[in-house]
Formats: sequence, structure tokens, C-alpha cells
Amino acid sequence: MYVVTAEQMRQLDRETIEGLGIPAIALMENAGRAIAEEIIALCKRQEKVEPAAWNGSREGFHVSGDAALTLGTAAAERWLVLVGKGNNGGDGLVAARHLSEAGIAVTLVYAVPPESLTGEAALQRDAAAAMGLSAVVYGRDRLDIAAYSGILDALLGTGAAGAPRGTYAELIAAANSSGKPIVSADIPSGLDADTGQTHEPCIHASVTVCLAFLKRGLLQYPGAGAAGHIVVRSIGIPSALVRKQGSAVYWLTPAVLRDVLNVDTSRQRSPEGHKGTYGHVLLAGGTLRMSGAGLLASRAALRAGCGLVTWALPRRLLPYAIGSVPELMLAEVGGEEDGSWNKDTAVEVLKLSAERDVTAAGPGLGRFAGDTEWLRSIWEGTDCPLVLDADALNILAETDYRIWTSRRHPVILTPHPGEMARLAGISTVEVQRNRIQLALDYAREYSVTLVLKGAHTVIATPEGQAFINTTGSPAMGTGGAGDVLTGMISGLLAQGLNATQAAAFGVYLHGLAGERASHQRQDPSALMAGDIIEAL
Ligand SMILES: NC(=O)C1=CN([C@@H]2O[C@H](COP(=O)(O)OP(=O)(O)OC[C@H]3O[C@@H](n4cnc5c(N)ncnc54)[C@H](O)[C@@H]3O)[C@@H](O)[C@H]2O)[C@@H](O)CC1
Ligand SMILES: Nc1ncnc2c1ncn2[C@@H]1O[C@H](COP(=O)(O)OP(=O)(O)O)[C@@H](O)[C@H]1O
Ligand SMILES: [K+]
Repeated sequence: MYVVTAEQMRQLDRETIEGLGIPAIALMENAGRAIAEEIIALCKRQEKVEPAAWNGSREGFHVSGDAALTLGTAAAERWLVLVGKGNNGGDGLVAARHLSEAGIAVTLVYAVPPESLTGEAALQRDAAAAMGLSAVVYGRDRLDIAAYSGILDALLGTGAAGAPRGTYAELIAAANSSGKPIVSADIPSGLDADTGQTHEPCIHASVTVCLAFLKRGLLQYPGAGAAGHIVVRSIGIPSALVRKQGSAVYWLTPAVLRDVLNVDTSRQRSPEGHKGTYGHVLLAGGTLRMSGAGLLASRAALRAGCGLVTWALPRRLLPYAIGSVPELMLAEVGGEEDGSWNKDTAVEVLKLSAERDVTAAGPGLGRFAGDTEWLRSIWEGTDCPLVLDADALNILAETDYRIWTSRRHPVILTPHPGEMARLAGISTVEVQRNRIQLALDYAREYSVTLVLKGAHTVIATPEGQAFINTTGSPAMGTGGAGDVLTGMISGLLAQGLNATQAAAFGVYLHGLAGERASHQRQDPSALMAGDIIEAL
């Protein structure tokens, strides 16, 4: 599913209206109707009424109607429709007409004097008035929000600029504190449609009926939290226009994995396959104090389905690792007496990598004298895809690796927001301010596949595509969960997936496994990284 910016949405509107000749008012009609249908669906979910015996399904002659715009309990519903000045308000006015038609009592609340509405929104204002819908102007007329059963927020959409001002801000605050279910038209008013930042105040919706295409701000926190349940409804803007626009940000779904990324999500293995068929991962990482990181990543690579995994580790660590995971192959690469790595180990890592399909480095690696040189020789000397995580990222952050010899095979970086901040030379708060754009910019500038971890991980490619993953759970905020992801992505690469496929599918499956593992626990916060591997 496509994810667009407000500017891209404006262009798409223009191309549909001017290029295809579909009138703006038709799009608004579709939008308003979709919103009304979702409000009615919400009312039905809240109020489960048994159909009367004589009203139930029966054999024989049958005629069906607009079930989505019909509500048996309409008489019990009273909805407020908060109307802004722009097209978002226009959508709300259309929805109000349909709700009223369904028998729901509706009151329009204009945030600004209705005379100030223009264009299609003004036409809708007049239609609503002609239908006799009751209306008040906020600040001028009396309004008792407590008397209503729900609120439609059609104040601000993708045309909003900055924090809600004046009566908009007052209405948003009043709606939030009313405790009533709020349905937002397109985006919650007060949300930055691109970055996902929430202004003060911002609507906290139960449902957001997103129009045409997902907006970036709905997938990025904190906006994703303010939107409630998101429903995307088409309004007649063809998706071919998005493809033409070259927009390449997707919400990562099984369909996107299959149809956009060509991933075989059935993961069928050939009946003739053997361990050699499924690739061999080399993992360089682990020290005496952080041996678990190497173990977790190696085990995860095996669980991701690759044929063989070799864990390259410092000599001092070897005796403790033997037997810890019998399926693993171990290769000691020298190192210091205290069990840490040193720069001379690069020679051994390179030798090992020559016989492997993927090299992953970083989990539990630690820092050591000459580590930049160490990483540079692995970057320049390995002739296979490279996955870098943890301290390997911290090493990269301290150097301009764009001057390193370019590689034939891809590099995947898997930073969490703290590591990303170091890589990009900004604060963690800035990283989280607009994760999608930052990931897109960084991946392109540094020619890497970037996996920016955290709630709603972003996978960005050097070619300018991005995929936003929504599987996973807060229970995964536990030490080692990232090492598991590194192993999984490496294991998928070894099986022949390309960098984008492996990163996206790895992140998707990692999140699913995390969800499954947390459901298996009585208390999700008890989840440990190893549980994610076992849930694969
Ligand atoms: N044909 C179209 O253009 C379509 C538009 N659609 C709807 O239109 C919306 C976008 O419409 P618009 O571009 O008219 O913009 P909005 O309806 O989001 O509102 C813009 C208006 O709000 C006011 N405003 C902006 N920022 C404000 C702030 N911070 N505080 C107070 N007032 C502020 C300004 O007067 C501005 O004119 C979409 O979100 C969607 O709901 C959809 O109906 C699809 C079709
Ligand atoms: N709230 C969350 N929702 C979804 N996934 C999460 C959440 N918090 C953490 N994760 C995932 O858990 C993993 C944590 O990785 P990381 O921070 O690198 O941990 P570590 O370094 O301990 O291995 C990442 O894949 C991240 O996306
Ligand atoms: K809105």
C-alpha cells in the first residue's frame, strides 16, 4: 500500500481533477461517503443488536440496499461534525449528510464563520444547509458536547500548516477531553501529515478514515498513536498516478512483499535442497562480556533457514562457546588476551568470508584500537553482501566511509535510533522527528540499505524506496532483539534474497515472531530476545 506526503497528495488531486477531468466535488463526495460508512461501522461495532426474528435472513425474493449507510440503532446516535475551512471540512459536510440520511442526529460545528468557506467546501455547506442540518458556529453559539455520542473531526487535513490555531485549537482540546469516540477525516487534526509529529493540541482519534492513500504521518510515531484504528478508503484517485509520480514508499504488507518485492513468502524449499542450497553465513562478533550477542545472531540466522552458520569469535571466547549451540560452526580468529577483538583478526575474517555467502559483523563486537581499519578491510575485502550492526555502526559513524572503495555487493546497516543519531551526526530526538525521510536520505546518500529500527521500522534502499513495517510489539524492547534481527536478515541473504528483500522480509518476520512470542507469555514484558528466535 502506497504511503504519500501531503505535497504528493496535492499533486495527485490535481492530476485527477485536471488531468483526468474527474471533478473535485466527486472526490469529496466519495470521501464523505466513505467517512460516513466508517462511522456507521463503528456504531455497529459498539452496539451489537440482535435482528428481530421477522427481520432476519430468509429464503426467497431478496433485495439488498446500502447496508453500509444504514444503522438499526441510528435513533440512539447523536454526532457532532467539526468543520474546518478547507476541503477536510468539505469531506465532513458530505459525511454529515449521509449520517443524517441514515437517521443519525447530526450537528455541524463550524470552526470559522461558514461564510468564509470557499470552493467545493462552500458548495457542501450550502447543500447541508438546504437539507436543514442543524449547525452552530463555535464561539458564537452554545455547544454541549456531553449531549453527543460521537465526534467527527473534519477540522484540518493535509492542508494544515503548523499547530492548530484559535478556535481549531479550542475545538480539538474540547473534543479530546469529552471522552467521546472521535473519528478523524483523513488525519487527526493537529497531526503533521508528513512527519508524524503531533502539535499541541492534536486530536486523539478512535478511528482515522484516511482518504486515497496512507499519509506518512499516520505510520510514524507519535502520530501513529494519535490516529487510532486506521482505515484507508479509495475516493477515485487511480493508484497508477502514484506509480507515475515515482513515489516509492510502501506500508510493508504480505502483498507488498509478494507483489512489489517479489519475495516468495511461502518459503517453499526444493525437495532436492540440501544445506549447501540455503547458503552459509559468517558472523563476526561477540567478546567475553558480550558473547550472547554473537550467539543470538547466529542462532537467528539458522532459524531464518540458512544452511550453515559460522561464528567467527576471539580465541579466548571459544572454550565457552563450544557446545552452546551444537548446530553452529565456530572459527576462532585470534584477538586479545582479555577476549576482545584486535585489528589483526581482519585477516582471518576475510579468509573465512571468502567461502561464505554473507558476512555479518557487529553484534557484541566491542570497540578496539584500529577498529576503523579493521572494518575498512572487511568492507573492501569481502566479496559478498555485508550486514553491519551495533559497534560496527559506531565505527562507521566516526569516519566518512563514502571514500572507502565501493563494493560489488550490497551493505545493510541496522541501526536503532541511538546508532542512527551517531551515523547521521544528529540527536536521537531529531532522528525520531521524521524517520522515513531521514532513512530515505541516508540510504541514498551513503548507498546502503538502511534498516532504521524501533516501533515501525523503516527499510530504505539506495534507489529511493522505503518500506514501513508495522509488525512487532513494545515487548521487543529488550536486550538482544536487534542481534536476532541481524541474524535473520543475514540468514535470508544467504538463501539468495537480495538486500531489499532480505531486509524487508527479515524485519517483517522478526516483528511477527516478536508478537507471537509476547502472546505466549502471560506478561508480554517477560519477553526475552531468545524467545523471538524460538517463535520463528
Ligand atoms: N479535491 C481535493 O482537493 C480533495 C481533498 N480532500 C480533503 O482535503 C483535505 C485537504 O484540504 P485543504 O488543502 O483544503 O486543507 P485543509 O482542509 O487541511 O485545511 C486548510 C485550511 O485550514 C486552515 N488552516 C491551515 N492550517 C491551520 C492551522 N494550523 N490552524 C488553523 N487553521 C489552519 C487554512 O485556512 C487552510 O485554508 C484532505 O486532508 C482531505 O480531507 C479529499 O476530499 C480528497 C479530494
Ligand atoms: N515498540 C516496539 N515495537 C516494535 N518493535 C520494537 C519496539 N521496540 C523495539 N523493537 C524492535 O526490537 C529490536 C531492538 O533492537 P536493538 O535496539 O538493536 O536491541 P539490541 O541492541 O539489544 O539487540 C529492533 O528490531 C526494534 O525494531
Ligand atoms: K481531520
